[in-house]
Amino acid sequence: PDLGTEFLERPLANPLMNAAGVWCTLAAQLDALADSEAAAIVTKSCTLVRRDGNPEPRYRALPLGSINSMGLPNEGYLYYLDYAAHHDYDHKPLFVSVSGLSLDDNLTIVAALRDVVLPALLEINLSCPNVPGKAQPGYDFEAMDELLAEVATAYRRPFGVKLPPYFDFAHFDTVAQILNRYEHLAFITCINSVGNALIIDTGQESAVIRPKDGFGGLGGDYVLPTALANVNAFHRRCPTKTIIGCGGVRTGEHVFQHLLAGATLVQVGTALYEEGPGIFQRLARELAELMAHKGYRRIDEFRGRLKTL
Ligand SMILES: O=C(O)c1[nH]c(=O)[nH]c(=O)c1I
Repeated sequence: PDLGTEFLERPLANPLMNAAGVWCTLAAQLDALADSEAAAIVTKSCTLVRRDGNPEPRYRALPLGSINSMGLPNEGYLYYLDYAAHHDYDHKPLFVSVSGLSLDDNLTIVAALRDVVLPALLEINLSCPNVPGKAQPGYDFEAMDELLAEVATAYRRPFGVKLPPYFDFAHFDTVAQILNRYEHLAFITCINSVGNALIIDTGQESAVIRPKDGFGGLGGDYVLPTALANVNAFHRRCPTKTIIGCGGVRTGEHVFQHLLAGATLVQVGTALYEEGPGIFQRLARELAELMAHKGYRRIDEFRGRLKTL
Protein backbone atom coordinates (compact mmCIF):
# COMPACT_ATOMS: atom_id res chain seq x y z
CA PRO A 1 0.00 0.00 0.00
CA ASP A 2 0.99 3.61 -0.63
CA LEU A 3 0.91 5.90 2.43
CA GLY A 4 1.27 8.94 0.17
CA THR A 5 -0.65 11.96 1.49
CA GLU A 6 -1.24 15.50 0.26
CA PHE A 7 -1.36 18.47 2.68
CA LEU A 8 -2.17 21.94 1.36
CA GLU A 9 -1.26 20.71 -2.16
CA ARG A 10 2.11 19.37 -0.97
CA PRO A 11 2.79 15.61 -1.40
CA LEU A 12 4.01 13.85 1.76
CA ALA A 13 5.43 10.33 2.19
CA ASN A 14 2.87 9.49 4.89
CA PRO A 15 0.28 11.19 7.18
CA LEU A 16 2.42 11.06 10.35
CA MET A 17 3.94 13.87 12.42
CA ASN A 18 4.60 14.79 16.06
CA ALA A 19 2.17 16.73 18.24
CA ALA A 20 3.35 20.20 19.25
CA GLY A 21 5.15 20.04 22.56
CA VAL A 22 6.51 16.51 22.28
CA TRP A 23 10.16 15.92 21.28
CA CYS A 24 10.34 19.41 19.72
CA THR A 25 11.53 21.99 22.28
CA LEU A 26 15.24 21.92 21.34
CA ALA A 27 16.97 21.91 17.93
CA ALA A 28 18.48 18.46 18.57
CA GLN A 29 15.00 17.03 19.19
CA LEU A 30 13.62 18.69 16.06
CA ASP A 31 16.60 17.34 14.09
CA ALA A 32 15.76 13.82 15.35
CA LEU A 33 12.20 14.25 14.08
CA ALA A 34 13.53 15.59 10.76
CA ASP A 35 15.63 12.41 10.50
CA SER A 36 12.72 10.14 11.48
CA GLU A 37 9.92 8.60 9.38
CA ALA A 38 7.61 11.48 10.38
CA ALA A 39 6.50 13.21 7.17
CA ALA A 40 6.26 16.61 8.87
CA ILE A 41 7.34 18.18 12.15
CA VAL A 42 6.00 20.89 14.47
CA THR A 43 7.84 22.91 17.12
CA LYS A 44 6.98 23.28 20.79
CA SER A 45 4.45 26.13 21.20
CA CYS A 46 6.48 29.31 21.65
CA THR A 47 6.06 32.55 23.56
CA LEU A 48 7.67 35.98 23.19
CA VAL A 49 10.40 35.23 25.73
CA ARG A 50 11.98 31.99 26.90
CA ARG A 51 10.14 30.20 29.72
CA ASP A 52 11.28 27.61 32.28
CA GLY A 53 7.69 26.39 32.64
CA ASN A 54 6.09 24.89 35.73
CA PRO A 55 7.93 23.23 38.65
CA GLU A 56 8.53 19.47 38.40
CA PRO A 57 7.19 16.85 38.56
CA ARG A 58 5.05 18.17 35.70
CA TYR A 59 4.71 15.09 33.44
CA ARG A 60 3.71 11.59 34.41
CA ALA A 61 3.37 8.53 32.16
CA LEU A 62 0.41 6.30 33.09
CA PRO A 63 -0.78 2.83 32.10
CA LEU A 64 -3.42 4.42 29.84
CA GLY A 65 -1.60 7.60 28.76
CA SER A 66 -0.13 10.68 30.42
CA ILE A 67 -0.87 13.75 32.47
CA ASN A 68 1.09 17.00 32.06
CA SER A 69 1.26 20.54 33.29
CA MET A 70 4.50 21.63 31.62
CA GLY A 71 3.54 25.30 31.75
CA LEU A 72 4.72 26.26 28.26
CA PRO A 73 8.49 25.77 28.72
CA ASN A 74 10.12 26.93 25.49
CA GLU A 75 13.18 28.75 24.14
CA GLY A 76 11.27 31.85 22.99
CA TYR A 77 9.98 32.48 19.46
CA LEU A 78 13.27 33.76 17.99
CA TYR A 79 14.86 30.35 18.69
CA TYR A 80 12.20 28.59 16.59
CA LEU A 81 12.30 31.23 13.84
CA ASP A 82 16.05 30.60 13.67
CA TYR A 83 15.43 26.85 13.48
CA ALA A 84 12.83 27.47 10.76
CA ALA A 85 15.34 29.59 8.81
CA HIS A 86 17.75 26.63 8.63
CA HIS A 87 15.21 23.83 8.00
CA ASP A 88 15.27 21.93 4.67
CA TYR A 89 11.68 22.32 3.41
CA ASP A 90 12.31 20.09 0.41
CA HIS A 91 12.90 17.24 2.86
CA LYS A 92 9.71 17.71 4.92
CA PRO A 93 7.38 20.55 6.05
CA LEU A 94 7.97 22.37 9.34
CA PHE A 95 5.12 23.82 11.38
CA VAL A 96 5.76 26.51 13.99
CA SER A 97 3.35 26.33 16.95
CA VAL A 98 2.61 29.70 18.57
CA SER A 99 1.02 30.18 21.99
CA GLY A 100 1.56 33.79 22.96
CA LEU A 101 0.45 34.79 26.47
CA SER A 102 -1.51 37.77 25.11
CA LEU A 103 -3.08 38.94 21.87
CA ASP A 104 -0.19 41.38 21.41
CA ASP A 105 2.40 38.64 21.96
CA ASN A 106 0.67 36.42 19.41
CA LEU A 107 0.59 39.26 16.87
CA THR A 108 4.26 40.10 17.41
CA ILE A 109 5.27 36.48 16.83
CA VAL A 110 2.94 36.01 13.85
CA ALA A 111 4.20 39.22 12.21
CA ALA A 112 7.81 38.08 12.69
CA LEU A 113 7.01 34.69 11.13
CA ARG A 114 5.31 36.47 8.22
CA ASP A 115 8.25 38.83 7.69
CA VAL A 116 10.93 36.11 7.53
CA VAL A 117 8.98 34.72 4.54
CA LEU A 118 9.69 31.03 5.10
CA PRO A 119 7.66 28.02 3.90
CA ALA A 120 7.05 27.20 7.59
CA LEU A 121 3.39 26.62 8.50
CA LEU A 122 1.76 28.47 11.43
CA GLU A 123 -0.27 26.47 13.98
CA ILE A 124 -1.85 28.87 16.49
CA ASN A 125 -2.31 27.07 19.81
CA LEU A 126 -5.67 28.11 21.26
CA SER A 127 -5.70 25.39 23.87
CA CYS A 128 -2.85 25.34 26.37
CA PRO A 129 -4.56 24.26 29.62
CA ASN A 130 -1.57 24.66 31.92
CA VAL A 131 -0.57 28.31 32.31
CA PRO A 132 -1.74 29.22 35.84
CA GLY A 133 -4.14 32.14 35.71
CA LYS A 134 -4.57 32.04 31.91
CA ALA A 135 -7.91 30.90 30.50
CA GLN A 136 -7.40 29.16 27.14
CA PRO A 137 -8.86 31.04 24.11
CA GLY A 138 -10.29 27.72 22.86
CA TYR A 139 -12.98 27.94 25.54
CA ASP A 140 -13.61 31.70 25.24
CA PHE A 141 -15.34 31.96 21.86
CA GLU A 142 -15.34 35.78 21.74
CA ALA A 143 -11.60 35.91 22.51
CA MET A 144 -10.98 33.16 19.93
CA ASP A 145 -12.86 35.09 17.25
CA GLU A 146 -10.96 38.30 18.03
CA LEU A 147 -7.60 36.50 18.01
CA LEU A 148 -8.34 34.82 14.67
CA ALA A 149 -9.49 38.09 13.10
CA GLU A 150 -6.28 39.82 14.18
CA VAL A 151 -4.02 36.92 13.15
CA ALA A 152 -5.73 36.49 9.77
CA THR A 153 -5.34 40.22 9.08
CA ALA A 154 -1.72 40.33 10.22
CA TYR A 155 -0.52 37.04 8.74
CA ARG A 156 -2.42 37.07 5.39
CA ARG A 157 -1.16 33.54 4.59
CA PRO A 158 -2.59 30.07 5.21
CA PHE A 159 -2.45 29.08 8.88
CA GLY A 160 -4.09 26.62 11.28
CA VAL A 161 -5.36 26.35 14.82
CA LYS A 162 -4.83 23.74 17.60
CA LEU A 163 -8.16 23.27 19.34
CA PRO A 164 -9.00 21.86 22.77
CA PRO A 165 -11.54 19.04 22.91
CA TYR A 166 -15.24 20.01 22.88
CA PHE A 167 -17.97 17.86 24.37
CA ASP A 168 -21.21 19.49 23.18
CA PHE A 169 -22.78 19.81 19.70
CA ALA A 170 -23.60 23.46 20.42
CA HIS A 171 -19.86 24.06 20.92
CA PHE A 172 -18.91 22.13 17.75
CA ASP A 173 -21.43 24.30 15.86
CA THR A 174 -20.32 27.62 17.36
CA VAL A 175 -16.59 26.99 16.90
CA ALA A 176 -17.02 25.67 13.34
CA GLN A 177 -19.08 28.74 12.47
CA ILE A 178 -16.25 30.96 13.71
CA LEU A 179 -13.49 29.00 11.92
CA ASN A 180 -15.41 28.90 8.63
CA ARG A 181 -15.39 32.70 8.51
CA TYR A 182 -11.60 32.81 8.06
CA GLU A 183 -10.52 32.02 4.50
CA HIS A 184 -6.81 32.01 5.44
CA LEU A 185 -7.52 29.45 8.14
CA ALA A 186 -6.54 26.36 6.16
CA PHE A 187 -6.27 23.60 8.77
CA ILE A 188 -7.70 22.61 12.14
CA THR A 189 -5.79 20.38 14.55
CA CYS A 190 -8.02 18.44 16.96
CA ILE A 191 -7.36 17.83 19.87
CA ASN A 192 -5.06 19.22 22.51
CA SER A 193 -4.93 17.37 25.87
CA VAL A 194 -8.15 16.98 27.83
CA GLY A 195 -7.59 19.77 30.31
CA ASN A 196 -7.41 19.69 34.09
CA ALA A 197 -7.74 16.01 34.82
CA LEU A 198 -6.63 14.70 38.23
CA ILE A 199 -4.61 11.47 38.59
CA ILE A 200 -4.36 10.10 42.13
CA ASP A 201 -1.67 7.76 43.47
CA THR A 202 -3.65 5.57 45.90
CA GLY A 203 -0.59 4.36 47.82
CA GLN A 204 0.74 7.87 48.38
CA GLU A 205 -2.80 9.26 48.66
CA SER A 206 -1.49 12.12 46.56
CA ALA A 207 -1.67 13.86 43.22
CA VAL A 208 1.19 12.85 40.88
CA ILE A 209 2.27 16.20 39.38
CA ARG A 210 3.20 19.35 41.32
CA PRO A 211 1.62 22.28 39.39
CA LYS A 212 -2.00 23.35 39.99
CA ASP A 213 -2.60 20.86 42.86
CA GLY A 214 -2.11 17.98 40.43
CA PHE A 215 -4.58 19.12 37.77
CA GLY A 216 -3.17 18.60 34.26
CA GLY A 217 -3.83 17.78 30.60
CA LEU A 218 -4.68 14.16 29.88
CA GLY A 219 -3.27 12.37 26.84
CA GLY A 220 -2.95 8.85 25.46
CA ASP A 221 -5.47 5.98 25.34
CA TYR A 222 -7.80 7.92 27.66
CA VAL A 223 -8.51 10.53 24.97
CA LEU A 224 -8.76 8.61 21.66
CA PRO A 225 -12.62 8.51 21.50
CA THR A 226 -12.83 12.23 22.27
CA ALA A 227 -10.13 12.99 19.70
CA LEU A 228 -11.94 10.95 17.01
CA ALA A 229 -15.20 12.72 17.81
CA ASN A 230 -13.64 16.18 17.47
CA VAL A 231 -11.85 15.21 14.22
CA ASN A 232 -15.13 13.94 12.76
CA ALA A 233 -17.22 16.83 14.10
CA PHE A 234 -15.01 19.45 12.43
CA HIS A 235 -14.54 17.29 9.30
CA ARG A 236 -18.34 17.36 8.91
CA ARG A 237 -18.75 21.07 9.76
CA CYS A 238 -15.72 22.56 7.93
CA PRO A 239 -15.65 20.98 4.44
CA THR A 240 -13.20 23.60 3.11
CA LYS A 241 -10.67 23.05 5.94
CA THR A 242 -8.06 20.30 6.28
CA ILE A 243 -8.27 18.41 9.58
CA ILE A 244 -5.18 17.23 11.44
CA GLY A 245 -5.99 14.53 13.98
CA CYS A 246 -4.23 14.39 17.35
CA GLY A 247 -4.99 12.41 20.48
CA GLY A 248 -4.63 8.82 21.60
CA VAL A 249 -2.52 7.55 18.66
CA ARG A 250 -0.29 4.62 19.73
CA THR A 251 -0.78 2.08 16.91
CA GLY A 252 -1.37 1.93 13.15
CA GLU A 253 -5.00 1.09 13.88
CA HIS A 254 -5.40 4.40 15.77
CA VAL A 255 -3.91 6.24 12.77
CA PHE A 256 -6.40 4.40 10.51
CA GLN A 257 -9.30 5.45 12.76
CA HIS A 258 -8.24 9.12 12.69
CA LEU A 259 -8.01 8.99 8.88
CA LEU A 260 -11.41 7.28 8.65
CA ALA A 261 -12.87 10.02 10.87
CA GLY A 262 -11.63 12.63 8.39
CA ALA A 263 -8.07 13.53 9.35
CA THR A 264 -5.51 14.22 6.60
CA LEU A 265 -2.46 14.25 8.87
CA VAL A 266 -2.19 12.48 12.23
CA GLN A 267 -0.09 13.81 15.13
CA VAL A 268 1.46 11.67 17.87
CA GLY A 269 2.06 13.01 21.39
CA THR A 270 2.12 10.76 24.48
CA ALA A 271 3.23 7.63 22.57
CA LEU A 272 6.07 9.60 20.95
CA TYR A 273 7.11 10.95 24.37
CA GLU A 274 7.35 7.36 25.64
CA GLU A 275 8.75 5.55 22.56
CA GLY A 276 10.83 8.19 20.77
CA PRO A 277 11.02 9.09 17.05
CA GLY A 278 11.37 5.41 16.03
CA ILE A 279 7.62 5.18 16.61
CA PHE A 280 6.93 6.71 13.19
CA GLN A 281 8.51 3.70 11.42
CA ARG A 282 6.33 1.35 13.51
CA LEU A 283 3.15 3.36 12.91
CA ALA A 284 3.82 3.52 9.14
CA ARG A 285 4.40 -0.25 9.05
CA GLU A 286 1.29 -1.04 11.09
CA LEU A 287 -0.89 1.29 9.00
CA ALA A 288 0.41 -0.30 5.78
CA GLU A 289 -0.26 -3.80 7.18
CA LEU A 290 -3.83 -2.86 8.16
CA MET A 291 -4.47 -1.28 4.74
CA ALA A 292 -3.09 -4.40 3.00
CA HIS A 293 -5.30 -6.62 5.16
CA LYS A 294 -8.34 -4.55 4.14
CA GLY A 295 -7.32 -4.39 0.45
CA TYR A 296 -6.70 -0.62 0.37
CA ARG A 297 -3.91 0.59 -1.94
CA ARG A 298 -4.13 4.29 -1.07
CA ILE A 299 -5.32 6.35 1.90
CA ASP A 300 -7.81 8.34 -0.17
CA GLU A 301 -9.79 5.11 -0.71
CA PHE A 302 -11.01 5.26 2.92
CA ARG A 303 -10.11 8.72 4.33
CA GLY A 304 -13.17 10.46 5.73
CA ARG A 305 -15.40 7.46 4.82
CA LEU A 306 -16.49 6.59 8.38
CA LYS A 307 -19.82 4.79 8.17
CA THR A 308 -22.72 5.39 10.54
CA LEU A 309 -25.33 2.84 11.51
O1 LIG B 1 1.83 22.67 29.53
C1 LIG B 1 2.13 22.85 28.32
O2 LIG B 1 3.20 23.39 27.92
C2 LIG B 1 1.12 22.35 27.35
N1 LIG B 1 0.58 21.13 27.61
C3 LIG B 1 -0.42 20.59 26.84
O3 LIG B 1 -0.90 19.46 27.08
N2 LIG B 1 -0.87 21.29 25.77
C4 LIG B 1 -0.39 22.52 25.45
O4 LIG B 1 -0.84 23.13 24.45
C5 LIG B 1 0.67 23.06 26.27
I1 LIG B 1 1.48 24.89 25.74
